[in-house]
Amino acid sequence: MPRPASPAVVAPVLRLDGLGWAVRGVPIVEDVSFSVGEGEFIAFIGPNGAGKTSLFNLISGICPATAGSLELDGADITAEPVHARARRGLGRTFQTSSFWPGTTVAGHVRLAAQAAAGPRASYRIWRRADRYADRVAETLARTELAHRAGTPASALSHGEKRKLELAVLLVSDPRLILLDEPMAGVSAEEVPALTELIRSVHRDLGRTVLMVEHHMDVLLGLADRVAVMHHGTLLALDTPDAVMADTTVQQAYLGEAL
Ligand SMILES: Nc1ncnc2c1ncn2[C@@H]1O[C@H](COP(=O)(O)OP(=O)(O)OP(=O)(O)O)[C@@H](O)[C@H]1O
Repeated sequence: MPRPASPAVVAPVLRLDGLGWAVRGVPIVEDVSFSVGEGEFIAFIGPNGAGKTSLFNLISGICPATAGSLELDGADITAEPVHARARRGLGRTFQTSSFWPGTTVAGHVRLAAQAAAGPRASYRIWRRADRYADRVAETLARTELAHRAGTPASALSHGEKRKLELAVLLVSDPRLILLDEPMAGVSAEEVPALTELIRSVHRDLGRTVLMVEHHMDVLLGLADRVAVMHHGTLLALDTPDAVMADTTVQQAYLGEAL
């Protein structure tokens, strides 16, 4: 009897084929190919400057691919701009938080809900503000920010700012989520709660997640597979155990010649 194929092979949500990005002829990301199955969680690791953020920029459309192609749900999105990819359900966070300091937590999430509803909805932005109240409240509850709804973003801790980033992302209901170093700047005490939140987004909401993260203890408990970037290329993509045991990966981290 034939073995059932893995979801990553049968119905990839995302498929990269020889994807690359060069700046003035200098390759930053080179020949990256892999598929992501529905509901999968892949963590990206690699030394500083390995190309992890650049790869996320390519996937989200911030950087134009100079080689290869990219498919989302079977559609070629290689030439699509950021907003078109967002409409298809692709959302991302960034390494550095950026908020309007005086705008409240609920205000940020409501604006994101309105922006996700499209330009016509945004036009009626203030008149229809209450239209998104339920969705905003639900999202704040899920991200454990309900008690901070009226707090200006500038008054949040680093961990709460990371939660707000997730709230802003989740309110637009993305199916494929890219998290770029969600623990960056977060205090050690706040890491476990944030890790649990990311786990619930993946497991309970069933979202497909790609995450750049340096904290090995965080990603090992979350990721189905670990991708290792090195000098702009994909060095390894396998289960966490297999990647940790890979001597090539160990050498890349120790900075030894490959
Ligand atoms: N717009 C750009 N123009 C030229 N070089 C760039 C540009 N963006 C990134 N780079 C270079 O590409 C390389 C990869 O950067 P990238 O930020 O993707 O790495 P990273 O793996 O995310 O690093 P880190 O872990 O430090 O965030 C670096 O050498 C960086 O200086």
